[in-house]
Amino acid sequence: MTAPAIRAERLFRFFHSGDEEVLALRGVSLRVDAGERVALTGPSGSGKSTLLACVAGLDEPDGGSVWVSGRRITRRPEAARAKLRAQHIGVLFQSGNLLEHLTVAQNIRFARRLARHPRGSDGMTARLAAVGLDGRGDALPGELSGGQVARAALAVALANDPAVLVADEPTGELDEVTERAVLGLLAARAAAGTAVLVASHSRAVARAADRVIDLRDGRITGMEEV
Ligand SMILES: Nc1ncnc2c1ncn2[C@@H]1O[C@H](COP(=O)(O)OP(=O)(O)OP(=O)(O)O)[C@@H](O)[C@H]1O
Repeated sequence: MTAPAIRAERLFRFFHSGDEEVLALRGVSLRVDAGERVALTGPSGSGKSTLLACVAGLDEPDGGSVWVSGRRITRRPEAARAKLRAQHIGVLFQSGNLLEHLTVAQNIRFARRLARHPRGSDGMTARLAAVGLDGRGDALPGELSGGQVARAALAVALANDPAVLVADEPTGELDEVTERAVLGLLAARAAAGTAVLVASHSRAVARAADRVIDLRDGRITGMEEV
């Protein structure tokens, strides 16, 4: 049996602010298979971003483990997590993943280099076309519209041809048309075998998913096939 693309077992994450302890994740387990699109829903503060950060190895849970493509990413030094992330995970967070002083094409190449993909044929034309940015490879992020920035960020997240794509509100600031375009890109990527885990408040994102996982107060309260 092949390992699930994402496997998280009993994740716990606590934060302290002053005397208060916030239980952001309270024993969350999930699996996402290759080619599956899973939407992570739940009210603000329910733990969605914390869960995605633990899955992507950007944060260390206080308890539990995460495996990506069968490789454990938790309880490893930051450098080892970064290496696993660069090679196997596409990350699309609200803070953005574009370096402002690099063009769109340079941003994509930089992400590929971090993943140690061989130089040379990087399929740049196809990569830009896939996100509807044909001919905009030489543009700096500051020269793009909001919707184009979102699609460029997605192209960067996919630059390493990841087994797993983790996205936090990827359509948060987009109009409906651009949101549909981004969801179409995620669907195409899933059809090519990538496991897609997306946290979102958008109904359109949940509707487009194969499965919805609902978080409340750091616990999974519901899972449904769409
Ligand atoms: N670095 C941190 N320090 C302290 N508390 C934190 C930290 N990160 C998250 N939290 C707390 O953990 C809980 C879960 O936050 P998280 O950002 O994961 O929720 P979310 O579901 O993604 O919310 P939103 O939908 O608003 O993005 C919240 O109570 C939040 O305040």
